Amino acid sequence: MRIPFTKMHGLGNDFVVLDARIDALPPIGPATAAGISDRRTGIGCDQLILLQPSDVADFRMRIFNADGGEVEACGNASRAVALLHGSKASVETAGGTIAMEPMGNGARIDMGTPRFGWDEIPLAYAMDTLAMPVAWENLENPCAINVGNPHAIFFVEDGPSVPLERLGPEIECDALFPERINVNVAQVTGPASIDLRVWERGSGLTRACGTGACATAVAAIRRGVVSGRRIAVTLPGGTLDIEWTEAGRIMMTGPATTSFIGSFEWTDYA
Ligand SMILES: N[C@@H](CCC[C@H](N)C(=O)O)C(=O)O
Repeated sequence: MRIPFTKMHGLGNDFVVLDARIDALPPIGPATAAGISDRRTGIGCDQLILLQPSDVADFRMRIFNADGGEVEACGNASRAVALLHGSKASVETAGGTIAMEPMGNGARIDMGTPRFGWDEIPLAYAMDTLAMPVAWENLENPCAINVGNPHAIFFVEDGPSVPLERLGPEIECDALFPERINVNVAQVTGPASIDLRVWERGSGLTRACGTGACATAVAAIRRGVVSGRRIAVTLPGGTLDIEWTEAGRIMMTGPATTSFIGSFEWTDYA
């Protein structure tokens, strides 16, 4: 059985998008998602995106990390899917319903409202999530925020010097985070600008993480380390415009790109 796919990316965070909104696909579980995502034996991507019909929104977007785990949110894929869909849409995700609007060479996404409760991140036990009393070597006092998916944000003086390849997986899998965590290392570079590197839960170092940019902008505003509510967040793959509105919603604007389209032979990856 041949399956069509679209290969897309948002600032170099890349996706295989499978569209099952009209024609259903065989069930996709962790082994299939990991198999398709494998860069040597599959198509290769940071996240596999599956579009399906929805009862509560225009359509449903399911997100699988490269390790095969299904997760709640993906900011960069949201812009890519907005581009693919081509018009405004409400989209059901496991992290909540989001609103997409294609714009220029990308999209503007209403990512919803952030959550700050320790049990909403979730953490293993109660603590202040604005400046957590924990440290991993020189990475200390992160902010924890759930923007559909869980993020820890460390503000540092010198982002590039942080050994994120080594500390990222350690923090991601720490027992403090029962659902694991995305690890963000942020350096404030101006009153409304931040440089960001992200170790993504289930995918590792990526060129960009849209939800990481949203969580980091909100953390910076709450900590008072930036002025105003609109922040330019620059990741290795480029810059996103993040606004945390007075009404409490996170608006993300940035580019998305179709790399190529193709088809592959469905395999039993189990
Ligand atoms: N690349 C994404 C985030 C994908 C999910 C994340 N790795 C998780 O496990 O929560 C983005 O652009 O937000």
